[in-house]
Amino acid sequence: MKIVVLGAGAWGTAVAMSAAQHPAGHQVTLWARNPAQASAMQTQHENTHYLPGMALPPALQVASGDPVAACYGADLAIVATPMAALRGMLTALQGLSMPVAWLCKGFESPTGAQAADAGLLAHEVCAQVAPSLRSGVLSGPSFAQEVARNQPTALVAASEHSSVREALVAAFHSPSVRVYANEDIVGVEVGGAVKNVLAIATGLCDGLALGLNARAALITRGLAEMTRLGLALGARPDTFMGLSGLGDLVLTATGDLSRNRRVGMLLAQGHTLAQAVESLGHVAEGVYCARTVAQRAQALGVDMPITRAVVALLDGRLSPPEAVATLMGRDPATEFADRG
Ligand SMILES: NC(=O)C1=CN([C@@H]2O[C@H](COP(=O)(O)OP(=O)(O)OC[C@H]3O[C@@H](n4cnc5c(N)ncnc54)[C@H](O)[C@@H]3O)[C@@H](O)[C@H]2O)C=CC1
Ligand SMILES: O=C(CO)COP(=O)(O)O
Repeated sequence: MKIVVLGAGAWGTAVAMSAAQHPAGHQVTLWARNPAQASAMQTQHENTHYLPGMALPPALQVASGDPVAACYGADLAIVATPMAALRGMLTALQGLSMPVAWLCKGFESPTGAQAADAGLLAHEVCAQVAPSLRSGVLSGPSFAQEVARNQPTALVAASEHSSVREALVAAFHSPSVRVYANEDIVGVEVGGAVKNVLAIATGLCDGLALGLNARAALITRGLAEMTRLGLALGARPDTFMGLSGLGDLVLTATGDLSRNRRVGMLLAQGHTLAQAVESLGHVAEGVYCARTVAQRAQALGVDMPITRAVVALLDGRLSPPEAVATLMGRDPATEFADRG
């Protein structure tokens, strides 16, 4: 297969490296928006800023320039930018006929003239700007550094189009990566977005040394609120027990490679949000989509207390100890209040 990965951050680079070593002998091109970064990767055989210390496979091609031109003749295009760049990229790709899948995890955070609009999931953005694309998402618990080292990983390929699911499995299922197909794109995207917000909460909890009991409680109650939002948006309940729900939540909420978890830890240590974000050098999508998650939940009448506390923390309305006190000070509740 010919595969083009558009976006050469940590995750786009790791995914391209993995596909370039696939036993089927895929031809893989990694496209970088910045021509200087592309030529540095070509000469150094490494993405020194986003994935330092990982040698790029010799077969991996690097490109820059027009992203649509980079896709000509490809069997599959992968959009590996952050959520904030997805709309622009899909608008550019709207006329393509091959399957297109994105890797970003979040809700689009509306800005400028659209600031009052609801923030959208990636497939909702695609429905607006590129409705004729055959599209889907590749998600699941997957730190870029581990995939780049070919450490065992399981992913989910979600799309309403079977040809997109099949293309993603053919491209990435390998001796080190298992790719499971799922038709529930809403559930897969909600899991990927909300787990980032919850990882900020567990980072805060661990940064304040509140203990393992507290972290387990946050993960479990976080899964409940993620599921409530997903069901209200039309997802299937079992998706949240799968790789893109529980799986990615456990990874991101507990794994020290997580950038979102690190934001929570840095806030607990007294850093400002601007300092925390600046020090990462990478995107932490939970910072940008927490407010949107809370707004969409409110519009649907879905209770998401952990998400609300994270938003108040990010907005500076609550200090780290106050955010914890707010969660602990809630009235007693029934564990499964939605049970019929
Ligand atoms: N790093 C990871 O382990 C994983 C990340 N993801 C998701 O993948 C997405 C990308 O994450 P990372 O690669 O880790 O981020 P990163 O912060 O390492 O890199 C972001 C990349 O996107 C590029 N970019 C930004 N705006 C762009 C635009 N307008 N056009 C083209 N390129 C643009 C940047 O130049 C940079 O190369 C995020 O939504 C993240 O949640 C998903 C799974 C794993
Ligand atoms: O999505 C990820 C792992 O599945 C990466 O999480 P972070 O963006 O928090 O590093």
